[in-house]
Amino acid sequence: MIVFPNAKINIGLNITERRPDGYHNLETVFYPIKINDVLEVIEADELGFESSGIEIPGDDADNLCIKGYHLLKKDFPKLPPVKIHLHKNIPIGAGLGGGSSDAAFFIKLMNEKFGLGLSADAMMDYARVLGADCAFFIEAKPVFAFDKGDEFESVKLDLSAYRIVLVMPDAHVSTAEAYRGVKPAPVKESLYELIQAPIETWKRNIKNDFEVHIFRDHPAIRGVKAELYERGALYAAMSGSGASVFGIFDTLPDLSAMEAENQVFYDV
Ligand SMILES: C[C@@](CO)(OP(=O)(O)O)[C@H](O)COP(=O)(O)OP(=O)(O)OC[C@H]1O[C@@H](n2ccc(N)nc2=O)[C@H](O)[C@@H]1O
Ligand SMILES: Nc1ncnc2c1ncn2[C@@H]1O[C@H](COP(=O)(O)OP(=O)(O)O)[C@@H](O)[C@H]1O
Repeated sequence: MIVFPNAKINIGLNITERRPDGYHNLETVFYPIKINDVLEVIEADELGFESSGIEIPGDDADNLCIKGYHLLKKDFPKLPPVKIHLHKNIPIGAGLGGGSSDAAFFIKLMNEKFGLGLSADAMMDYARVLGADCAFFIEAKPVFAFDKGDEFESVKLDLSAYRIVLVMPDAHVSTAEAYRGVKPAPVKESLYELIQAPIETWKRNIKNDFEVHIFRDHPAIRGVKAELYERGALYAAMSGSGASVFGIFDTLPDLSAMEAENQVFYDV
């Protein structure tokens, strides 16, 4: 069985407070985009993982798909061993949630392949154990997210009339590094309201709190955002904890000048 885990962007990200458990409460809007990994699972004699495409840092045993397997196995001891092949296209350390998406799609695939009978809500509960943004990928529809980023309210947000471009600079930011540098603050007006206003107002009103310190430490990322606005973006921002930056345009821009130093994905 083969599935195609997709990436996400964050439209706005407000870190509102530090929690007693060391995590942060936040509000953000997750929007699915069309950059996809390829995940194949076949029944096997023993559990195995291999990958191709972009190299994934860390041991195979730490891969979120393997963690997902062990999590399900605890509750479904009869689950047979599987061989997992992951072809990695989604840039890593990019704020695109690629690892979380692989894990969520793995859970959905296992549920279907082995008839586990899990509801979407039950699968989200498993996903939450694996990562704060993992539960989003169970349904992967645009949502307003709050708490740790793992509670959702649906939002009507359809950007299909626009052209979205994603730029990945030659920089990687770890999620933990991003949270360490942030200064939480309560919001004046909720992103839930701001996102429903015309897109022309977003540049003025919608921000990503990580940009403050990540742009200071990585000027190249700041430069990408500035360039996207120069090329006519209606809205541009870093996604999640970075380092990728997306721009939303009326018409597709020519970004060939950026391609020497960045990876550019058109129409995501
Ligand atoms: C920042 C966001 C924004 O969408 O995504 P990315 O940009 O990384 O994709 C998410 O909050 C990332 O979610 P995810 O990548 O699943 O985070 P986890 O693996 O659960 O946590 C990694 C580390 O980030 C910090 N963390 C994460 C989520 C949160 N609400 N508060 C935190 O402080 C913790 O230090 C934690 O140890
Ligand atoms: N399937 C996977 N794909 C990518 N990274 C993974 C995966 N499983 C575990 N990881 C680990 O998660 C880290 C963050 O990966 P990723 O989810 O791509 O970034 P981000 O949090 O910026 O969206 C990587 O450095 C890697 O060590």
